[in-house]
Amino acid sequence: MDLFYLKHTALYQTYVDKLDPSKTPVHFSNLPQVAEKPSNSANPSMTISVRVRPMLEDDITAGFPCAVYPRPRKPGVEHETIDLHDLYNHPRRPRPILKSSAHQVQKLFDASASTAQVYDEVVHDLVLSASDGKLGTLFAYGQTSSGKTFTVTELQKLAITELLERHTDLYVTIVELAGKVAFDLLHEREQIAVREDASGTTQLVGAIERKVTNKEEGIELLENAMSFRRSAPTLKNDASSRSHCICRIRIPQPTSSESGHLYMVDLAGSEIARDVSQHGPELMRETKENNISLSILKDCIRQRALAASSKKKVHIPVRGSTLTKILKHVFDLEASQEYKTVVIACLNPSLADVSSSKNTLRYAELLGKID
Ligand SMILES: Nc1ncnc2c1ncn2[C@@H]1O[C@H](COP(=O)(O)OP(=O)(O)OP(=O)(O)O)[C@@H](O)[C@H]1O
Repeated sequence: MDLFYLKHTALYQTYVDKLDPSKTPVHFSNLPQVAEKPSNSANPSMTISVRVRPMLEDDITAGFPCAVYPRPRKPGVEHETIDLHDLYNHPRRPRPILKSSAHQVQKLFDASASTAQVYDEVVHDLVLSASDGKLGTLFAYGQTSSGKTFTVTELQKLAITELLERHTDLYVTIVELAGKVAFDLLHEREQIAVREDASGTTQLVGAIERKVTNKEEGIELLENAMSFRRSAPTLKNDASSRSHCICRIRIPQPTSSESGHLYMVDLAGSEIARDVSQHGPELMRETKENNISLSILKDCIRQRALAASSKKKVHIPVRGSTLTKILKHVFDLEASQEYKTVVIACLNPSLADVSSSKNTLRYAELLGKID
């Protein structure tokens, strides 16, 4: 596929230039039409956002053009639209044709957006609600090398900084899930157990909870944890993290025995077959297990959406993976503690990754249907 894209880059670019929505309304009308959602469709407890990372030097050197085009925002409309352009080798056409799809999301951060902007627009409220004793969860997903770790690492620092302006002490736990096995990143990557207690709450047995009282201490803790996060080289991203990373911040409340909790989850990258085929057996096994847990996470999301829309009792397979056991609260329709969830779908804008980007956006749309 890569060779096909590289061979037809000039043709692709000619097609795409004609569709640029920032140019003229005529061009804009040639893009796929999307139904306008009413402005009250947003679910206050779930924010689905998309962040597109910039094209990197490596993408440009490899010769792939950009496939991801956010449309200019319309005033007064709550959702935003993003176009994906792909090339398709039609059997009855002399030349490849352009295949475009339009996707709607609640919040869209293009390549020029800073992480501080992402924080201000979608994470700040989540942090405040955890600060007030509620349950806040952020998870970032997307294909390998789409910017998940880049985004989450910086958001964790900003969250700790803001929480310490409101609280004298926080309690931090950082664990990594590689396949089915969990490790404590605050204790030299010691293996830990994930178990449910008698009340059905998931416990990270053996994981250390570190007290943090100032910003410097918090940032040092995060950086140390990241240095223990195991990385194995892949074709797509040399510094790729082949694991899920979960940072939990417990925030004691002055007037209640129940603490607020903030979970910030950097999910493992979703691989594509051409990369996996060139991995060693250990990495392939781990990739398979990570992909199974991502798939169960997606099933939980689907079932949760179904439960919300049909109002029927449905089975949500939270016990199917260690990851979903830890994220169980996100899918609990009967939870007593108020919760908010922020999802950041990360996109690599290169044409080489357009089919992964399409999957990422389809899931973002699916998540947006939960109400
Ligand atoms: N918004 C951004 N601005 C500039 N560079 C970015 C941005 N987002 C990501 N990058 C760069 O892109 C590369 C891949 O990012 P990152 O490692 O965060 O991806 P990832 O999705 O976590 O990948 P993996 O799933 O393989 O761990 C890194 O070199 C990172 O510095």
